[in-house]
This record gives sequence, structure tokens and C-alpha cells, in this order.
Amino acid sequence: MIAHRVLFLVLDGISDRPCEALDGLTPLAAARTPVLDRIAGEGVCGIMDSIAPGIRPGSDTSHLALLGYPPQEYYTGRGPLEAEGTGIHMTAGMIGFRCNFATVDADGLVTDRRAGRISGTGPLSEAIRDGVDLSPLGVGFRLESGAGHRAALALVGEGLGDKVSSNDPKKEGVRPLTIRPCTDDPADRATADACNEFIRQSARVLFDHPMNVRRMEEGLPPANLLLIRGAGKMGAFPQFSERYGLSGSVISAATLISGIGKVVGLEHIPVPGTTGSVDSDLDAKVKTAIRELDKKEFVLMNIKGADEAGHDGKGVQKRDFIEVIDAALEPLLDLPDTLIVVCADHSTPCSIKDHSADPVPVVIRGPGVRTDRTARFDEISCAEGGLHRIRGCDLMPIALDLINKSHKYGA
Ligand SMILES: O=C(O)[C@@H](CO)OP(=O)(O)O
Ligand SMILES: [Mg+2]
Repeated sequence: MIAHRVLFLVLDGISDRPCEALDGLTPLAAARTPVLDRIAGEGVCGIMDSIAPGIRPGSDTSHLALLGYPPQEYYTGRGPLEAEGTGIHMTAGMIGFRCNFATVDADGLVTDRRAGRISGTGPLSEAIRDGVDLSPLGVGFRLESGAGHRAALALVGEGLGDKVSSNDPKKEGVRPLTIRPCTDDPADRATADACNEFIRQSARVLFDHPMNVRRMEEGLPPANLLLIRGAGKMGAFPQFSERYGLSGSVISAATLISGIGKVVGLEHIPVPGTTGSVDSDLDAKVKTAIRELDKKEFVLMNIKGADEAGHDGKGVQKRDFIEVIDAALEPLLDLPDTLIVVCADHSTPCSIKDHSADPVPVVIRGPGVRTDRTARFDEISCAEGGLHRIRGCDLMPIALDLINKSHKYGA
């Protein structure tokens, strides 16, 4: 028997290092995960370097690699991908950025890069759209909120370059940086000037926005500054259906992932109630994936919350959310005719609150798969599985082979 459809389940940042709060276990190893363990027991397991050993992947470069688009060839920055995911269509001449709604204190120091993991920032983006004017610089802009503290910005105008730095210091307790051109090209200077002006004007709008006034009254950090990063123009991506002969959908609350899906030609299926955080409606997400697999041959589903817990350094919360994920995945066990691939896109160790290069666990389960002896889905058990150690770009070829869609190399 051979499967005819693929469910590609990325448990964002689920992989970790030993946590002190969990007696030296990783959150995944500490969690009770009967569903993932059954998938591991019925499948072939391994560990995976999303890009290559020792390379710390971003979620952008890792997802491109997992979908078989080597980032070394296709990556043009996070900004344009994140922008597409928020609904900003990136055309020639536009420069995309990823933004964080962040908090600075009265001294101008960044006190929270994520403004207390604020959500529902639509009114803030709207106020900035109304209150910021870059036309004296000959530049227009689009700004759209994403999930949580995330948003995307696109600058629109003649002669804008994409080789500019970020104002995000990537840590707290310091001032935001000034955005600078990375080359002598006047186009990069023009973009850097527009960015700095955008940040200045948007901070004025945010300063006394009613949503921030309310947050401060409630003792919550206000979203009074935008940190922007990941400048880039849209790249050219061969379409998924032509590359693999598969129709496909993407299910993700994280706009970066829906943006990547969209640009490679996957249909984005929004799911009400999903947030990209630990409060997401995972049952709705799983139901949508199952429904979508009746129509499409490939579904990419990303579940993000464990990554957030890793970034926040909360091992116990990460373990508990992994158990919530596991319970939500139960209906997938009975899916007929389906190759299920489960992996993380990168490790997000609670001990470093960021991504690391530690390889992630991976399992492939479905008809025809040569089952190995691993029956537990965690970083250590999967290292003993039959896939051994693969790279992110190996995953699509392996899946295509297992569903009989790969071409013979040679005659
Ligand atoms: O979006 C996110 O979840 C993370 C990592 O991609 O970014 P940040 O650290 O800016 O929150
Ligand atoms: Mg990620």
C-alpha cells in the first residue's frame, strides 16, 4: 500500500536541551505524549539538521529548507515572506520587513521586545497607517498586524534598496539601534532614512494611543516602539505544484509560515480561534487539516506555541503545551492513505531563549514505511531511529519517494 497524500506537521521550536526545571529532561522528553509516541512506534524516526550541523536556523530559512527550497538559493530576507503572510502582496520595488511591537522605558531602553506578548494590535497598525506620512521622502508604506506582537511593513517607492540593518538590538536593557545602509548605494541610504523616519513617527502615534494608555493603567507594558528587521525584496519561487506535482495548503496562524506557503503556491487556509500561541484552538486546526486532506495532496500545518515558551525560557509551560498538542493530534491516528511527517523546524532551548543548532526529532509514518524500533518521540529516542541524521532538504525527497512521486535518477 502506498499513501497518496502527505500531512507535514511542523511543531515549531518543540525541540530543546536538558532543562533544570525538568530534572534534566527536555520538555518533549518530560511530556506525556501517547499520540506522538504511537506515531513514532509505527513510523521511521531520526534527527534532522534543518539547514546543516551547527547552523542556527531561523523559522524562515528552516521552513524553506523543509519544503525543499534551499535557503542558500532562495532566501531573500524574512520581511517579504512575513509581509505576504499578513496580506501585503509584495511586488517589484517593495521592500518588506518584519516588525515587533515592543516596549521602551522613559530612558529609551528596550524593556520588552514583544510588549508583554501583546495581541490584537490591529488598532495600533491602523493608527500608524493614518498618522505616519513618508511622502516628503517620496516613499509610501503598508503596515499590517500579524499574530501576537508581530507585524509586517513594506516600503513602496522608486529607488529603494534592501541592504539595511535593523533597529532591533535583539536583547533588553539597551537602546534600539539606528538603521543604517549596509552599502554605499544611495538606494540603501534611502531605505534606511525612510525606516528611521517611520520608526520616529510611528513611536509618536503609539505613545498616547488609547490601547497603550489602557495597558499602562492595567500595569501591562505598552507597545510604544516598532522594532523592524529582515529587510528584503520578494524572491522568485518555483511553484510547489510544478516542483512536486502535488496540490497543497498551509495551515498556520504565524504569518511568516503562511507567507512562505503562499509564495511557493500553497493555499492558505485560515482557522478561526488559532493564535500562534499556547492558547490556540488546536482541535479546530487539526479538523481543518483533515478536511483539507480530502481536497489536497499536501498539507503543511505549523503549531507555534512551544516555540514561544522556549523563547520565554518557560520549560514547564513548554512541556505542558506539548501535552496539549499531543492530545489534539489524536484524530490524525486514524487517517487512512496518508503519510504523516512530524518534526520541528529548529530547537528553541529554554536555557538560551532563542533558536539553537541542535538537531530536531523527526518521524515519518504511513503505509509502506519501514518501521524501526523507536517508539518514543523525543530528541534522544529519535536519534536511534532508522532515518539516522538527515538535513531539512532531504525531507521532501524522502516523502515523495514514499508516496511514489519521485523520479528515477539514472536510466
Ligand atoms: O516571531 C517569533 O516568534 C520570534 C522568532 O521567530 O521572533 P521574536 O524573537 O522577535 O519574537
Ligand atoms: Mg520556528
